[in-house]
Formats: sequence, structure tokens, C-alpha cells
Amino acid sequence: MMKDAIKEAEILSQALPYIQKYSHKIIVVKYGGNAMKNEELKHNVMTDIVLLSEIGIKVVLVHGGGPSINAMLDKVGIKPKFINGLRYTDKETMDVVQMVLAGQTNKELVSILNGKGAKAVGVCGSDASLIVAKKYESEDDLGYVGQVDQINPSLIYDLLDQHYIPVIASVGCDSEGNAYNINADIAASSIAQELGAENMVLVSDVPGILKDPKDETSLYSNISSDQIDELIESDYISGGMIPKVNCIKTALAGGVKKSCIIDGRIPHSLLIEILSKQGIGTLFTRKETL
Ligand SMILES: Nc1ncnc2c1ncn2[C@@H]1O[C@H](COP(=O)(O)OP(=O)(O)O)[C@@H](O)[C@H]1O
Ligand SMILES: CC(=O)N[C@@H](CCC(=O)OP(=O)(O)O)C(=O)O
Repeated sequence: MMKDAIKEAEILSQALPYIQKYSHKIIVVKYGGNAMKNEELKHNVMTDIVLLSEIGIKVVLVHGGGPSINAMLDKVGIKPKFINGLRYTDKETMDVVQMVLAGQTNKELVSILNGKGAKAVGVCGSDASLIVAKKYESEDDLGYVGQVDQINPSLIYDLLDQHYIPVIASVGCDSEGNAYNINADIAASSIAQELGAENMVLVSDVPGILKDPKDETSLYSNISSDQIDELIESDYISGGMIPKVNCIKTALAGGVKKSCIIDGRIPHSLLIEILSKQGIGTLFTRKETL
């Protein structure tokens, strides 16, 4: 009995250097829709976020919700279409995206966090012009898919100063009030750069970057920024992993200290990444820091 208690206390005390490292620092956590499918794990991820926030880490939560958008589109008879991991978004789809991300998903995460004793505030990029968006520039016309034109972070700083956890849905709008659908990884990356985040953690439903996506043991533990281009050009990155890796590259180039992709299906993967020596998933670092 006493032995167990000592072991637990030892584990807690081993977290001390990491608590000191991250205390008062900003961490951007991007929580993807694929890792939200299981209710129990969703609660675990939210518990970890509350814990990190309670020990003085400034956690900014940016969330996706692709599978929930698909489910709602299915209900209204719209077939989802993706081009290079981004959803083709016509006007009707945009209405659904805004409803699901800024409404359903955002408010659900906020209420889970608050139910665990946190003070979470849900916003989307349109609130206080946090994310000023413009039409996404690409060869293919993606409709109302947006790219980030500007981040106005003052709302986030105000919330963090008051010990609130900002929970951000990746919908932004332009100065004329047109709403845009922004991939949540891209939104997280822009926000992390603007805030100079210590770490940008992408919580997904895979162990990290896999050399063979069918083999969960083929994990890359470390990737340095100079290897990312090669990775993007390789055949084994597809679908939602394409914007993810691109936005990690931009984040590191834009001043974010490090970034990682972790598996939201593993209980407390967020705590393992932030508060332990071994870390988890695929860690991306700037070349000079490796
Ligand atoms: N090399 C790879 N390693 C791991 N996952 C990959 C790889 N290539 C493609 N993927 C896919 O990327 C998905 C994660 O991206 P995405 O669907 O956008 O998730 P999220 O909702 O977490 O943002 C995984 O579920 C996996 O199917
Ligand atoms: C342009 C674009 O693709 N937007 C995404 C926004 C949500 C998202 O990114 O959700 P995940 O993190 O769960 O993938 C979409 O419509 O699905």
C-alpha cells in the first residue's frame, strides 16, 4: 500500500522539471475529429488539458471535427469531397461546417472542460477577428475553404491572463463577413506561430507519422525540419496527413519551438508528451535544436 503511494509520488515528482519548463508558457493543442470519436478518450484528453492548465501551463485548444461535419452533411444529403486533405466547401457545406464546428463541437468541448472544473471559453476565428481569413489559393477551386490572412491574438491573451482556456473552432471570416472553412491544423499552426508557442501538439488517431500507414509499429519518433520536404514528397503521406505535415513545417519556420503528432487513442498521451521524459508519437524539431 505504502509502496504504491511512494511509487505514485515518485512519478509525480519526476514531472517537476517539465512543469517548471512549461509553467507560464503557451502550448497549442490541436484536437482532431478522428480522436473525438470515443467518448471516454475524449474525456481523458479534456482531463489532461484541465490538469496542464491547473499547473500553470497556458493551454490554447484548437479543434477540428471532420467526422462530425461528414455525419451532418450525410443527414442533409451532401456528399463530402476532399482535395489533398481539404474539404471542397460550397455555400451549403459552409453553413454545415460553421454549425458543427463553432456550434456543436466547440460547445461540447467547452462544457466537458467546465464540467471538470476548468474555466473554458469557446470562440471561433470570427470572434474578435481572431482569425481573419481569405479564400484559399490553390490550383483547384475549393470554394469557401479559407487560409489565414491575419491572426489578432489579443482575445487569446486576455483569456489566458484571466486563467480561461480558449477553445477555438477553425472558422474565420473576412472583413466583408464571409465565413471560411479553415483546416484546423492550419489554424492551429498560425495561432501557435503568432503566440510563439513552446509546443504545438496535434492529437490524432494514429501513433504519429508511419512509414507504412498500415503498420502501426513503423513509427518515426523524430523528424527534423530539414527532413520534412522529403516526407511531403514521399508516397506514404496522404489525406489529412498532408496539411498536418505542411503546417508543422510552417510552424517550426515561424518560431514554434517544437511540434508533435500524438495518438489520442492512448489514454493520457498528452500528459506523457508534456510531462515525461520519454514523450510519445512523432516529434518534429528545428534542425539546429536536434
Ligand atoms: N504516413 C502516415 N502516417 C500516419 N497517418 C497517415 C499517414 N498518411 C496518411 N495518414 C492518415 O492521416 C490521418 C490523420 O489526419 P486527419 O484525418 O486529418 O486526422 P485529424 O482528424 O486528427 O486531423 C490518419 O487517420 C491516417 O489515416
Ligand atoms: C478545409 C477543411 O478541410 N476544413 C476541415 C475543418 C475541420 C478539421 O480540420 O477537422 P479535423 O481536424 O478533424 O480534420 C473540414 O472541413 O473537415
